[in-house]
Amino acid sequence: MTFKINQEIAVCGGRLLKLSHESIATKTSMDVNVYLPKQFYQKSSKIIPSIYYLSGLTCSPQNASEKAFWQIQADKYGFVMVFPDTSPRGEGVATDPENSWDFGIGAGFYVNATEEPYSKNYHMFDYVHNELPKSLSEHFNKDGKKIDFLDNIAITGHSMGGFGAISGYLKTLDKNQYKSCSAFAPIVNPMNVPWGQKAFKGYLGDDKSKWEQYDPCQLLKVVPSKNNDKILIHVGTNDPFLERELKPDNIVEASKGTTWENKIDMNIAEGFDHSYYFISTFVPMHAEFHAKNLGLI
Ligand SMILES: N[C@@H](CCC(=O)N[C@@H](CSC=O)C(=O)NCC(=O)O)C(=O)O
Repeated sequence: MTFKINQEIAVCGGRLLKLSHESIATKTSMDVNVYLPKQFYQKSSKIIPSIYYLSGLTCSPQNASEKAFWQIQADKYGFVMVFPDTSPRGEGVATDPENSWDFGIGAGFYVNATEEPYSKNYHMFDYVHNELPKSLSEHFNKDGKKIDFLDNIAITGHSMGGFGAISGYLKTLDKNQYKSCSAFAPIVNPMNVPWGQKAFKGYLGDDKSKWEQYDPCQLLKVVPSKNNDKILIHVGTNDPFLERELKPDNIVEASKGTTWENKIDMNIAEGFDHSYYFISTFVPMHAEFHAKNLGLI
């Protein structure tokens, strides 16, 4: 699968590539940003691991590329950053009938929709966890493997994307797809909050057993943790969505009595909100966490 380079921008010691490609999973053109750190441009035989960052509601690949400051950390430890889009877009792609920002375009929730009309294009789970890594690997490693997009990889995300990261990590843990998972202000229990209920009803229908297959609080009960797994989470006390949509206590409670007990590293950050000021503050801690798990330190 070939990628079109729409823009290449010098950032820190590396380059941010703004790419697009035709996706089989979503049947649309998808945008994705990839940051290649300074190590990519140095003549070294070391294969560079990748971190996937899933953005939140209303975001495109640009938000985190511009405001999270992952690039500094990518150069520090030597990892590639991948910033996928949050939904399919374009002519013919169904969206929220009321055009609200919490469902439809910009709000794909990283699930495979089974309900019409969303089932035509909204296959974000397959796209992010399967098609995109394979396509990136084929594209960037044509002349020999330089970047690992498939095996030595980690996942993180914010809000809806924090949900997508935890859910994707747990759902692929049997094949060890991701070496580590972290999240910023994630929606940890979508089945029990308005954003998640609207999305799951729209994309998956009324059958709650389908919802359970994506909800982190349910997945913890059926996906066994292995050895030293830990999920790192930060949430701010001034987050306007804290009580209604995020409910961080729910995942800590859900983990009790499961193999995940004491493995949810929940950090409640005094005074922080939901914005990229909050995210960029804690990106260095998440980068260090993933760098350790990717064998970079
Ligand atoms: N547009 C909305 C605000 C939506 C919002 O806060 N989006 C967050 C993610 S929320 C959960 O998934 C976000 O990351 N926004 C982009 C940004 O750059 O901050 C409104 O108008 O209230």
